[in-house]
Amino acid sequence: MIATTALSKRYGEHLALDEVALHVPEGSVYGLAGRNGAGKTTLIGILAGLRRATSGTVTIDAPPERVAVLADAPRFDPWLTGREVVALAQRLTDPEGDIDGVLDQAGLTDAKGRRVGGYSRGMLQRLGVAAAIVGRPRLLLLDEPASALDPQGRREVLDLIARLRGTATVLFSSHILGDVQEVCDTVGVLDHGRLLFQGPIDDLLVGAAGPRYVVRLRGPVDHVAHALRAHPWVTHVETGPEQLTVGVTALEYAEAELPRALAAADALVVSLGPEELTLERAFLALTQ
Ligand SMILES: Nc1ncnc2c1ncn2[C@@H]1O[C@H](COP(=O)(O)OP(=O)(O)OP(=O)(O)O)[C@@H](O)[C@H]1O
Repeated sequence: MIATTALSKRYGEHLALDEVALHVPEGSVYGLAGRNGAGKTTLIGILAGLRRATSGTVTIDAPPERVAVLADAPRFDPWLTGREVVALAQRLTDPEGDIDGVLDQAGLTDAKGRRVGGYSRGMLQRLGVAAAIVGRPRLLLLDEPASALDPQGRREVLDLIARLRGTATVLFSSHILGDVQEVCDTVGVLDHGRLLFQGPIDDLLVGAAGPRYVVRLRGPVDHVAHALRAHPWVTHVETGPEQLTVGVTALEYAEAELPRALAAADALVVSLGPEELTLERAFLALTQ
């Protein structure tokens, strides 16, 4: 749906995007993850036609009128009702668009007759999504749609994005990696303007981070950590209070060898299991 080649953007001396080759598959929910200042807003701005690239190309497999964009903090005239906001967007994009249907999808049926000046930030964000999807876009670009919201508001917006799967290709940016992990099937990791990883989220979780086991112990852990480090299949050991995190070259090794190695080190094992793979850890492994 989106392909860029060697896309770069300079602000004076500052290189905000460095030869980015983005590939967003048709029908995907693509999460653009990156710290503040990584270049996410710049990239979305260029894709949306709101900013000009310094060099490189952008190909979008949808006509401009079928591409919808939502800024991170959408603003609406406060005296309009939610329904009027969406009706205006519908009139400008697609007269066939289902105003009440998208308001319902956004969970705003009860509030649609109220003036938006009284809406919470989460409701405004959902109203922004409703106004963006009423024109039945094929591509939806969302810049940090949930990052500024409280947990309840974030939950509502993430659920709404998840429900869009199958109706449009969605690209959304976030510095909250848990949100990306939860909603996206494909991820791009942007760091200092460079796309460090892009592909299925599972590939990133397993590939970048490597398998690790968490061992909870009773009593001192240092001598156990020391003994484990001597094994060739152990890549690293982190120690915590009554806990070890053991990096291994392959899970098969951990399953076959770790219990034996712990017993040999006279460890008092409370529990043992694979560490939950989080995008947060994969991201840190990739960007450190
Ligand atoms: N108009 C501009 N003029 C000069 N520098 C800019 C401009 N816009 C962005 N930058 C710089 O380019 C870099 C990328 O900014 P951008 O806003 O794209 O990042 P971001 O990942 O969206 O960050 P955030 O999460 O904070 O919004 C930053 O270092 C920023 O300071």
